[in-house]
Amino acid sequence: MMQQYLALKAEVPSALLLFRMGDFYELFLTDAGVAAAALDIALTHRGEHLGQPLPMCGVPVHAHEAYVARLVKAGHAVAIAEQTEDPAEAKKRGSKSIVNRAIVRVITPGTLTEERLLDGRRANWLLSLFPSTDEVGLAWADISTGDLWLGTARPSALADEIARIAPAEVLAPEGAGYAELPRAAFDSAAAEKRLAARLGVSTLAGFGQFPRAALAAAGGLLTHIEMTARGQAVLLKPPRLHLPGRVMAIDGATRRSLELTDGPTSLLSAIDLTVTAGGGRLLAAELAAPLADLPAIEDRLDLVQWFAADSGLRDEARALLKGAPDAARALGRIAAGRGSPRDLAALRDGLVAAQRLGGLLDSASAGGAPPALDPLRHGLQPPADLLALLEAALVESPPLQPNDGGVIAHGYDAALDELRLLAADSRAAIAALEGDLRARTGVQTLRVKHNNVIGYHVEVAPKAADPLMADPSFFHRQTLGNAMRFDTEALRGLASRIAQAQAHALAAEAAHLETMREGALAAATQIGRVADSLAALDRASALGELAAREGLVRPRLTQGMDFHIAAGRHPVVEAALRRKGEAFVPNDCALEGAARVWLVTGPNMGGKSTFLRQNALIAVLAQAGSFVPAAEATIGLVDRLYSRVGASDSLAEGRSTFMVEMVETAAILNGATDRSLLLLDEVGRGTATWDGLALAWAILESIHDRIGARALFASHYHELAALKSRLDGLALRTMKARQWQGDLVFLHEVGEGAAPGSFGLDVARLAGVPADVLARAGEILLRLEQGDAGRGAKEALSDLPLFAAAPAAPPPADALRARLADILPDSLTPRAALDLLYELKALADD
Ligand SMILES: Nc1ncnc2c1ncn2[C@@H]1O[C@H](COP(=O)(O)OP(=O)(O)OP(=O)(O)O)[C@@H](O)[C@H]1O
Repeated sequence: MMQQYLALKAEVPSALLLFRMGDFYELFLTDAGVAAAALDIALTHRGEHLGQPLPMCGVPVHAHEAYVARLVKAGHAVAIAEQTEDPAEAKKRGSKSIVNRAIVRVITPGTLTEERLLDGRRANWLLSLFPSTDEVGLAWADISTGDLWLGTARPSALADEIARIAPAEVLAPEGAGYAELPRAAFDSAAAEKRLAARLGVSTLAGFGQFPRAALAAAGGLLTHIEMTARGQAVLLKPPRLHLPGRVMAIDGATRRSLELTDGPTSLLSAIDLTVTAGGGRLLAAELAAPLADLPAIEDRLDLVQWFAADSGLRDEARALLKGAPDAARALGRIAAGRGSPRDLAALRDGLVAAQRLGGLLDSASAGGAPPALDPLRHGLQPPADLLALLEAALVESPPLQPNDGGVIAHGYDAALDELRLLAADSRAAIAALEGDLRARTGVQTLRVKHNNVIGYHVEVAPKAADPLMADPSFFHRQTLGNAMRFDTEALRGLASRIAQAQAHALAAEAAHLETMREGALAAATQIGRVADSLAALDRASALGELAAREGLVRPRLTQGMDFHIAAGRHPVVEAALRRKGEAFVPNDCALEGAARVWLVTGPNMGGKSTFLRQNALIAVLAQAGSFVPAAEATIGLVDRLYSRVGASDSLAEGRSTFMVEMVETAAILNGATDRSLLLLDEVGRGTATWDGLALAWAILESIHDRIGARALFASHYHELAALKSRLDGLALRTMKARQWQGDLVFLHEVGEGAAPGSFGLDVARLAGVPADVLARAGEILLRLEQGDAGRGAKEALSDLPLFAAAPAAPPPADALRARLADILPDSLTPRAALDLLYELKALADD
């Protein structure tokens, strides 16, 4: 048996092999160790392999899906080897022979189609890379919907592309460091032929001019998809060509820093009002890749505006969309041979919704509609024959499994109806027979029953069985403790009529299901177009709804260098404040001419990071084709967005905070162009004061003089304000704060000029740092500031009395101090710190 196992394992070396043995799937050797750890199940040993105890673990067949899901979520590929014959058949070959087994499925993170393993609102990309001489070919597909993209990237931009696509799985030729495939799989000419053959065309030319490297990558992609499908069909739509210059470049660090699409406080979660899974997937993809192509952005904005302006149309459209199931993924499952009758119903309901939406849009566009509506309106046209078939043939809500019938509607197939009638008649005849038999035997408790083991039978209590035993027309079947079972010729006749009718009915239903499945596959392209149009209309109407609800405005996009935001807001922070009953303070931002670069100073907690981020998010929203949270916005297209705001913790990667900061800053200085938008927050904070200041100074100069990009540069180093006199495009701004009754009050308002100081000590006091430490810090600060003027810091501090010499009153025990002692400042987020401040203030006021 181990031989058979090892042979199968050799077919899928990189996957965990689940080997069917009776009621369990077993894993052996290293697979067993990996799975036991990932699933938290017992690792045992059995027998020996090569003189060592054989490690193994297993999962029960009936619960295996959940275990497979966990393994795949943890990033493993899983192969399933089934028994392909009965143990009895194997026995026939000899008592020692082993049951035949074969791998029937390979499940990898990038090739899922199961509903329960997928996030309905996220695409699930499988990405294949092919590095060629000066570019990398990319091909990525979501086989749950059949979407397929091809493109190329410069090697230096590859990491950004991967961050944008956010694939579930990455493939590459041997030696490239990802999940590896043989080089032979990446043959561009063969891949082009394979793709064309799949799509039933003689050449791909009709879909675009695809670079060779991208086609080579597609070769690897197809190989992997075919390997995992094990002979099952897989849905793939015609490839689309991705042109890198068409989208705003955003690197991975910027994505994380801005929280564009991931996590509960992401931009996406704050603005996503889509009502369909497909619309949700589209919006996520569009926010991840804002456009850099003016006409395409205007098209999107036109549609949003059309919906924003007409609440009646919007409400009706959204109500129709809400009833539209996820036709794209239903089609993916149907193509993969795992579709259920419910998936066919999902197609039907999706197509019906599309048809109705089409009607609604037609009447709404009588008063004028943007040209961008035309292709979508056209795309909504359902495949008429298929829709008619599905509407006529399927019951309203079919069961998940076809096994018990009940899928095909009454009135669709007269022969099927007759079979059903026959079965029903026979059931009625059986009920009548029961009455006859009671009358004949005089046993009033006689019942005709049915179970799955012996089928229809007559049942009486043992003490009432005598008349039946005496009657030769009753055949004895079973004696149980509390019942005796019989049957009769008439009952057998009826039972077999029912069984036959049922079997024929099931066969007829199965044939109709197959016809519908074939019809769906034949119309796959059109269904895909309908699903895409529904998603695009969901996205547009959801953004229209958002604009109306949140008071967003249409941004004006230009080919110039403008960046002019009046009364901008941060959508996520604003929503969070609203939940607390607090108001967000809007702020202007105008980066142009003599104020191309803003140096923003101000106290901690003053709102610098929020201000920087909100302007980046406004640019992202605008170029993704959404209205923006501002009173007015004019934005010259941004080609690249860089945001270095807030410490990103890469300690797990073994880099210190400062190292990460410098790596990211280097990426900005090397990659930014004059059309880029840069946000830098507290550059240099992670190192010694003077080093940090020197770096911040030089970086600011470089952005201003060499790159010439629009930039917001937030810093604690108010010394940088001195640069103002030397850099003609630098403007000074500060987050306003006020001393009030000895406390610092943040106004969250951006004003002209530089902060008078960093207020670090005031914030420390707000946080409850003990008075003696604050007094001492004040003393040191004074010396340093005086020292600044003439001597260096060292001299300034050299004659400062030692801390121990300063009188320190023993701290009295109180609730405030007790609470303070509990705080671990390093583990606090800025939000938590602010909440804590309120708590501490409340304690102090008690
Ligand atoms: N415009 C605003 N209107 C209202 N509240 C705001 C505004 N901006 C920021 N805040 C509030 O102030 C808090 C701190 O903001 P933020 O993190 O931007 O400050 P910061 O100056 O960057 O602080 P640090 O320098 O410590 O990182 C936010 O969590 C938010 O609650």
